[in-house]
Amino acid sequence: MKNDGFTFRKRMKSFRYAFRGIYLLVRYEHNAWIHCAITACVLAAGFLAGLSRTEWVAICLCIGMVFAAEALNSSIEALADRVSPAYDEAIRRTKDLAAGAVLILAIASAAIGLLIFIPKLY
Ligand SMILES: Nc1ncnc2c1ncn2[C@@H]1O[C@H](COP(=O)(O)OP(=O)(O)OP(=O)(O)O)[C@@H](O)[C@H]1O
Repeated sequence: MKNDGFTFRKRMKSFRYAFRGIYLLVRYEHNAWIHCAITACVLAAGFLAGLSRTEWVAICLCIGMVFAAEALNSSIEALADRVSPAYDEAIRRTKDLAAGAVLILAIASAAIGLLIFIPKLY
């Protein structure tokens, strides 16, 4: 896109587009529904367990990173479907790598969640 100067109005518009991206993610992406359900459970458990400020920072980072990765994965999938609806080995690799990125963050987040919550059970 051409760079034709900074205006507050244009910045507001790009915020609107970004919020639309979040809406699309939460409205249409089934994996994001699972993330939402897990997020709700983690937030409820966090309030019940009385997490410390640092623990909340870790939880917020995990939630944010997983949602952001899912949004990027969904955008890559959408672009890939547009570029090549037919079977294509490069598309397969691209989609699998993007999905792998989400999984890596989900596993790391689950590990962090366990490290935070398991000691609270005792
Ligand atoms: N055009 C294609 N060419 C080759 N392989 C593909 C293609 N489209 C999808 N795949 C393979 O199928 C898998 C699932 O792709 P799909 O687009 O259905 O994502 P998905 O599993 O539905 O993801 P999500 O659940 O996030 O929507 C990909 O990870 C890839 O391995």
